[in-house]
Amino acid sequence: MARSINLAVIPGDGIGPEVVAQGLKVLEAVLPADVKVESTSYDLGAKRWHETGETLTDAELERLRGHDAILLGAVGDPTVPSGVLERGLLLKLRFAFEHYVNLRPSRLFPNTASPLAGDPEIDFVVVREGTEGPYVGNGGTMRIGTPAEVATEVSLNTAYGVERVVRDAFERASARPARKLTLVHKNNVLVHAGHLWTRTVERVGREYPDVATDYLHVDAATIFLVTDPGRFDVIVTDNLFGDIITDLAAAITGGIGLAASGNINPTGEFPSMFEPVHGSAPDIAGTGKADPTATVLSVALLLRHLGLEAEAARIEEAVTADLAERDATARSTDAIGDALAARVAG
Ligand SMILES: NC(=O)c1ccc[n+]([C@@H]2O[C@H](COP(=O)([O-])OP(=O)(O)OC[C@H]3O[C@@H](n4cnc5c(N)ncnc54)[C@H](O)[C@@H]3O)[C@@H](O)[C@H]2O)c1
Ligand SMILES: CC(C)[C@H](C(=O)O)[C@@H](O)C(=O)O
Ligand SMILES: [Mg+2]
Repeated sequence: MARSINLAVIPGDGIGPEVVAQGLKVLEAVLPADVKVESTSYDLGAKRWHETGETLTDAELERLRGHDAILLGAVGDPTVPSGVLERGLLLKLRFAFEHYVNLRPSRLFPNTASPLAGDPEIDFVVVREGTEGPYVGNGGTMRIGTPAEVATEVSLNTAYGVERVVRDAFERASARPARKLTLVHKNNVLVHAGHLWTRTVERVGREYPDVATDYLHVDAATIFLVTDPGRFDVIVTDNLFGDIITDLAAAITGGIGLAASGNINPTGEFPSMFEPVHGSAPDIAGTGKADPTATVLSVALLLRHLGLEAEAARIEEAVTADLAERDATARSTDAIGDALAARVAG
């Protein structure tokens, strides 16, 4: 049946536009003739902020709400005070559209180099809470700039917010062959939030007797991600711990240029948003060195979310094949995009 995807595209800053162009190229190439994509590009990010002082207006948020999904490159620029775009654009979207499942799969593709010794089997998914925790902006500064300055950044954890993401993680774990869920937190120190998370996992877990659960403090989790990554299947964790461990997860599975993510609103009330895990990489912007694979894999997550499973799988197969043939010869952003587009089309 013919259908069309009403896609919002936010290329953003730095390497964002470079990698998004490749993601769109592969998207166009993979779709069958009866599925059309109608893209609307939103010119948001550093340039816009310099010109107007705006990051994301309420009117734009309303327009974005009408799309089936959002593809985002990256935001953040050295000429803009740190946090302005990250909070005013990226987090505003995640919060407004209730992207409470920040889905970050980590797989070591065959023949892809990991800095870990041996040839570890790595195939886990991090379900990172996306709307609460220390990210909510619940803090402030007193006596700013003085020796007596005090700054707070209070983590917010609600029973409602924790339960909905924990339930999603259990659902994902029960659908995977290993059926294992690891809660990562720091409940030996952050006892208030940590115990809410622990009790919630225990309680919801009773409804999933076929899923084995365990618990790791986040510091110990960083050890095992390096020494024994094969022990992980589904990890559920709070917003900040999830941010940190998913950069580490990327590093052990071939690098940040391969790590994809989806900011999912599971109820479907709002559009979900797909983006590489990496940032705007100002150090390599404009050089053609950015690897667009993370964005292309994020397009696969987007297609799967929209029910186009066969097309999502074709992209992942193309990436697997491309990675298997990669050698030390560096290819440009564009060349990798062309190669992946050719594979999915052919
Ligand atoms: N989702 C997002 O939009 C997002 C995510 C992370 C950081 N940021 C922002 O991006 C800016 C830069 O942050 P950072 O330097 O901490 O993180 P970063 O992910 O942009 O870069 C970290 C390192 O990884 C490299 N790298 C990143 N993506 C790559 C790719 N596709 N191919 C090859 N190498 C790649 C960079 O060159 C850099 O050396 C900051 O403003 C930050 O706030 C945005
Ligand atoms: C830029 C920043 C707000 C963001 C986060 O911390 O979630 C980024 O690091 C990420 O991992 O997507
Ligand atoms: Mg991050």
